[in-house]
Amino acid sequence: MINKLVSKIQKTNAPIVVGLDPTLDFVPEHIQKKAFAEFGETLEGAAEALWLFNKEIIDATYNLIPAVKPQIAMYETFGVEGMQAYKRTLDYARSKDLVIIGDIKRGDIGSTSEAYAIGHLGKVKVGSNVLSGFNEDFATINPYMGSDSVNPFIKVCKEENKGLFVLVKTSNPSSGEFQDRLIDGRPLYEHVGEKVAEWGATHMGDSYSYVGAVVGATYPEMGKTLRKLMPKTFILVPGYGAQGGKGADLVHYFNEDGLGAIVNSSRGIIAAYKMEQYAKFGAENFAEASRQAVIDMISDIDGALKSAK
Ligand SMILES: O=c1ccn([C@@H]2O[C@H](COP(=O)(O)O)[C@@H](O)[C@H]2O)c(=O)[nH]1
Repeated sequence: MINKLVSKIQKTNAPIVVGLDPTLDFVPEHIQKKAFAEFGETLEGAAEALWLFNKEIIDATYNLIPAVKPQIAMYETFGVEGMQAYKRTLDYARSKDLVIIGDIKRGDIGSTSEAYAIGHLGKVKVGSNVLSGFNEDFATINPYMGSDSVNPFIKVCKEENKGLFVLVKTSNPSSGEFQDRLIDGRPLYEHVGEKVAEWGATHMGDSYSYVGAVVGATYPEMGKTLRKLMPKTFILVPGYGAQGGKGADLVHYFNEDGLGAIVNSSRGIIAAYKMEQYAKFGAENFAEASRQAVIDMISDIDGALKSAK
């Protein structure tokens, strides 16, 4: 899967991923009306609204981008019905040949991690059938419970050619509270980055590892250090757009080959039509506004990489 991600990034020339983090507030009224007319103002109606919203965004952007990153929390909000919208979104993205990064941030004791890994990335035996659960291509995981919580994910990735993005330095304002604490004179996130590179060395693609890292766009200096510490690690970079990250902040997250990072934007793309810059599209054409926001993001990052050369 890491080879597919790299080759799709090269083909689209777009090291970006569209975050599918829908809330009902983002879904324009005409879509909500349609969904509620069919299913009522119920969890089913809400889930239908999220799905219709996602579908239009995927249709408007899939030929510009290599990947999508649905955030599972947004679907869990609506219970089982929301999870069905999550699965429908994954299947639709797959039908458009997009790489799917499930932002699930799992990690637990070994036996529980194994269950998560099988459910999201692997296959489960049911009688004589071997079936896939969610079947994302990559999943985000939280490594802060240690190696025995991560190893089951790596095992399933090796069996299925799937990949991981492991939280190393997160984009949120209080990420430093624990992650920046010094241990043996170095911040905890550096120790975790080193461990990610070590895990990754056991499962390599052609040029990058199947075990990637999450490093927030909001900490560019730390991103620069981590890039050097994990040269073969693909970095998923959240924090662009709505959290303040810009192309110019991100040049050191990439390697000399122009690869090595993929930048996520969720609200900045899916809710673009609500922003002054894209208001001219109107709520009816929200997906066109998202397409334009993708084009602008690609050109921001491309421009920053070119001027850094
Ligand atoms: O450090 C992290 C890890 C994950 N995220 C996730 O990325 C998106 C960001 O959404 P925006 O709307 O582009 O801010 C969201 O799903 C987060 O859960 C992160 O932001 N930071």
